[in-house]
Amino acid sequence: MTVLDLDDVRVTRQGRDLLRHIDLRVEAGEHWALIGPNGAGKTTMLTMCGALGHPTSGTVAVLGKRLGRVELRELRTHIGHVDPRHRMLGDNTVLEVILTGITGTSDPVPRWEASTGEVTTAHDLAASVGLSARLAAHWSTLSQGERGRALIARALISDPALLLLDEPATGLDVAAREHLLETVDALRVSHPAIASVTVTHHLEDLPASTTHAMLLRDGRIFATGLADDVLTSELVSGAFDFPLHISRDAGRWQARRATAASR
Ligand SMILES: Nc1ncnc2c1ncn2[C@@H]1O[C@H](COP(=O)(O)OP(=O)(O)OP(=O)(O)O)[C@@H](O)[C@H]1O
Repeated sequence: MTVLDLDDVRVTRQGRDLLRHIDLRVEAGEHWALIGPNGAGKTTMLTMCGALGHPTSGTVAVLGKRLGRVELRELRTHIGHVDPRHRMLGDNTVLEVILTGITGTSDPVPRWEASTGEVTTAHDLAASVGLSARLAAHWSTLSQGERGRALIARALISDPALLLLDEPATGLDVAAREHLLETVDALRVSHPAIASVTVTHHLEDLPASTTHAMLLRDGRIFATGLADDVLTSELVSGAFDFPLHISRDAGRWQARRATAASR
């Protein structure tokens, strides 16, 4: 099943093309990485994938439903968006934050109460991301890594077909990053049909379960396809306009400056 279908998408803001000629087809069970230098258009593209905005031209379809022909709010109920810049008004608990994934709001909705089944699901998801012991903890007391994992549980509670992760490892120490990536990798087993798109600047932050990759440069596709075909030294160096040596070990990628010996 096609989860995401972008066809010749162009996004223009203030007379400037932020994205041009973007085609992307994401099937169920695929895990895409969206990589490119600062300002390449990654967040703008994730905005389209998340049904948070319309393209200037071209078409975006999520689960076969085209943006512009279906209500964005309805479309968003099928999308789990993990954004480290997630803001909320109150100092909510982990359980409350996870449950806001059902209402699609930043904070608990007054007078809305989760059903017993929904609370059980929230507990199960908290356990799956290693947060069982922190369900009553308030957001302000959580570490950056715990917040990232709480947001993944929040995104999963609506049983989305598509998970969008915007630089999920930003600000995490190495142990927290590894824990987070293990959580994302575990989704392959617990949610085999889910598709994901992860935006990152750092190849080291990609989960081993990444199947496909797109390199963006100056708002255009520089390369796209199977991760092993795209995340090569030649193509990544071209996208970043910098000589890089890319290696993959035990499923994980590493990038470092290319030297005469590594070329
Ligand atoms: N609303 C807007 N109006 C005008 N320009 C914008 C707008 N939003 C983003 N831009 C510009 O579009 C370009 C792409 O931005 P975008 O945030 O998508 O890039 P990015 O690849 O996510 O960058 P980064 O890695 O720095 O987060 C940038 O040059 C940015 O300044």
